[in-house]
Amino acid sequence: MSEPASIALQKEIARELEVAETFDAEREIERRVAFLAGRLASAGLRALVLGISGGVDSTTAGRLCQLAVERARAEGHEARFYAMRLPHGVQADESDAQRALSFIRPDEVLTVDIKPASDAMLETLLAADVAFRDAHHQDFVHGNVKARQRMIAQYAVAGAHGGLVVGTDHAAEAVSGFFTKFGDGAADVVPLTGLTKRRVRAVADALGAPAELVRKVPTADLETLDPGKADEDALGVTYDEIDDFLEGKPVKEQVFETIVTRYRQTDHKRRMPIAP
Ligand SMILES: Nc1ncnc2c1ncn2[C@@H]1O[C@H](COP(=O)(O)OP(=O)(O)OC[C@H]2O[C@@H]([n+]3cccc(C(=O)O)c3)[C@H](O)[C@@H]2O)[C@@H](O)[C@H]1O
Ligand SMILES: Nc1ncnc2c1ncn2[C@@H]1O[C@H](COP(=O)(O)OP(=O)(O)OP(=O)(O)O)[C@@H](O)[C@H]1O
Ligand SMILES: [Mg+2]
Repeated sequence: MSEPASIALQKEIARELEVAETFDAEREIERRVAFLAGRLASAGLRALVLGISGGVDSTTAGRLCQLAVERARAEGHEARFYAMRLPHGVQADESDAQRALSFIRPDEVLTVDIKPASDAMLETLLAADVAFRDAHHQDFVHGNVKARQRMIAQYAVAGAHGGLVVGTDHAAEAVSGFFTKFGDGAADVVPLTGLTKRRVRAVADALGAPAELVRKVPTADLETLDPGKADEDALGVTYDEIDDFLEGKPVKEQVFETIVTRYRQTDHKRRMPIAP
């Protein structure tokens, strides 16, 4: 008997996003550290650059980066990891970001407040009479400005030190398009590619990350009017449901429809700009 069309589509999307059928955290750590160290060597560059928010994705990717530059140095290459704190003013969960840095033990920590630049851009847009539907729409678009300001800061540091910008995109974010196009979606290397959210947590756990960070509720934390808003509230599905979908497990019809709709609507975010 042929498999239902819904299962076939689940499998096709999982394949497209490079979700493996089997998972072993230690093997993934080795493969991804080797990837980062190898890319530095082949690009002839000498730094990795990544923003550390205090969330599990950047905690995991950050530790992989530090292990990678240590490996590159052991292999005779000049390599340093620049971990960046990129708060918008004072960050409510700053203590989590500091806990992440203590765990990662990066070579360098650089702090750049993105508030002056992000807020100046909003003020300048308003002065140019750019109109938003309402205060929430304005706040949402300002949130994407913040994500892009972080991208600008990271590329400036990469330019200064001959570095690669690291992104934290993984399969659960990729399938839902839950990132800012050319903001946190912009990077040179994406070491978490193909991992579901629970697999990112498993890698973090295997790396020895603090349990509070491994279990922390994911938040983009971009909206001033809704600080610390849980990703799952914005997405309308839980990460467990997204992960089940990607790992080929049965999901409720409403979950299937929500994910497939999001996947199709955000196709443009996973490709190069559209050309004639
Ligand atoms: N069909 C199409 N073909 C080509 N381009 C298309 C397009 N539709 C929209 N676009 C372009 O894309 C733009 C919309 O994309 P974008 O600017 O990204 O904006 P959008 O997708 O509306 O918002 C980003 C979402 O990602 C979330 N996010 C952002 C950053 C980090 C995280 C996190 O998890 O940490 C989450 C954020 O909370 C928000 O829900 C449009 O303004 C337009 O320029
Ligand atoms: N306040 C911040 N300081 C530094 N980097 C940030 C900050 N906010 C976001 N970033 C960068 O943007 C990326 C995308 O944010 P995202 O929220 O998806 O990841 P996270 O915070 O690491 O984990 P989680 O998704 O579980 O909250 C982060 O991984 C990090 O590199
Ligand atoms: Mg976050």
